[in-house]
Amino acid sequence: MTSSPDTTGTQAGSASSVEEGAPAVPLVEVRSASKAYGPTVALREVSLSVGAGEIHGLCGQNGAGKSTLVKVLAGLVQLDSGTVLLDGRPIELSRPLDAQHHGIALVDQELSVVPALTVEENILLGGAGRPFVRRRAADRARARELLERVGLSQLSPDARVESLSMAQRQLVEIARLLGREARLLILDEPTASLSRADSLVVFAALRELAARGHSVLYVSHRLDEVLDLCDRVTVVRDGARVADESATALEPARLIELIMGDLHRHERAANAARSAPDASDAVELVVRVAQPPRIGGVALRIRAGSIVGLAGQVGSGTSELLRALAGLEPGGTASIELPGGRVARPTSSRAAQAAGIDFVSNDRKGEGLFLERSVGENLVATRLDRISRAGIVGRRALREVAGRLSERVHVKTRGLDAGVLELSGGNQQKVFIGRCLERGSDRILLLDEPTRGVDVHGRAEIHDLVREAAGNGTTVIFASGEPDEVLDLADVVVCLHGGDVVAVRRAEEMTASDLLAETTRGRAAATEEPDGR
Ligand SMILES: Nc1ncnc2c1ncn2[C@@H]1O[C@H](COP(=O)(O)OP(=O)(O)OP(=O)(O)O)[C@@H](O)[C@H]1O
Repeated sequence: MTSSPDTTGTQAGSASSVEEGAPAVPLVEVRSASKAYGPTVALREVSLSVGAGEIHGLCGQNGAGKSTLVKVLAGLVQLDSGTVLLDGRPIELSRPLDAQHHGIALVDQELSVVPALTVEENILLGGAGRPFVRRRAADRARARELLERVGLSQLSPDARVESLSMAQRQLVEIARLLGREARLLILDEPTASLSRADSLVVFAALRELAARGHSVLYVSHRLDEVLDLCDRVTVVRDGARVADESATALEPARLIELIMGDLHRHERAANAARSAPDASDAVELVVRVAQPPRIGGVALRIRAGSIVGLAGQVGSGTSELLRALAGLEPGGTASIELPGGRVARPTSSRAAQAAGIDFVSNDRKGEGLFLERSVGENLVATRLDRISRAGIVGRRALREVAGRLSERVHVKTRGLDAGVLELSGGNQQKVFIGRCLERGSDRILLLDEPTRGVDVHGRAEIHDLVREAAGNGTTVIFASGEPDEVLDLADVVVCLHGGDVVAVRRAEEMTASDLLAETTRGRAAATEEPDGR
């Protein structure tokens, strides 16, 4: 492990020279950090230490305090008490610029690269101390050098960012931060919108950067990735640190136990307990979607009350298929032939809702939650007609329904009146899902990445709720980029590639590697469900 980033002489001073036998000074250390938001304690005397050249994982349930800790390091949130040290010396992080000066860089989930600009323009954008007059040759050389450091030496600096894959965009963002002398890179759920292949590209670049002495703080709910990538892992639970362990010695089951405490449950058991819908009383729906050029003609025969998992890499058309069914793809021709000969044509989101189709988007902030409203209001937002009399919504009825839903999805909140923006990301997702529950049977529930940003326990809970909805007659179609999630939750798996259905299989007949092979190979196959479905 090196102790000083190899940055061709551009780094600020570092803790490079460690005397033989003396303990290495961590690059960044947080000591006894505490932070409360009003009555909510987000951090309780948490400590964290990241060595130079170390990839350090940060894990914890939704609401455990990870983002708060990250925001402290990024200068976005101030501690109530505690210290942050860099190279063993206390530093002030009162604003984002302080973090930048100290070489601490947050790689944002919503990347700050500008799609319409070129790679070089993005990399050199807003760099501190840039001369006013552009020095073309020097800029070009600098851009190339930074691209090389993130494994993108083949990429033209003139390429527009909008033409790049998500992984390449993420790496361009990292190159930009390296250009600002970043020593600690903080990544918060970086693979949430990446395919597996893209994730591996980013991991390779991170390992290379660590080998050159940069440090990485890696926040993720994807525990296999954490164990695969990280050297050490810190686990926080209810705002307190419960572990700081070497990742190599850590078993997955032990990590889950550390994260969940006593709450740990085994999900596959829950799935096994759910009996698949009985073939004898099969009621079928036929789903047809054409949305050229992104989706060819898809025709699926689906048993009512079953759970259909759409699997595919980014760009395979899984999201577009769901959105077409939700009436959100203009010009799309989606139809659902319902039992009894009725045909639903979701030409708009209103038409979809009228036909009994609920949609949980993968963009909960942009398309789901009413961000300025409370948790309670968000939970009941789509059922106001059912709890109002003559157009007047009774406060008691509202609280009763919201309270029940909040309990069912186990939202961690100080109360129904709390603003939904106060919730951690995973808890916001639970509110979003909770809103689509208990809407009556014979409905169709569409979920795009239902557990994105949700911890293992919350994920199991959301899966249980989905199974329960299916058990009550709701037909569920969901998309997920995680093979394990598709196989855990679905009865039937539909694999898409390049906008076409390439395989339809029962989940119990598939392994994760079958699924990966189908979704990456893209070979032609039947489009109807297997025997009798
Ligand atoms: N701006 C805020 N106002 C009030 N409470 C907040 C605010 N931000 C976070 N909290 C609360 O602080 C606690 C820790 O939240 P934090 O976002 O750090 O959790 P997290 O571990 O990042 O969760 P997730 O995995 O869901 O993103 C939660 O109880 C959350 O509701």
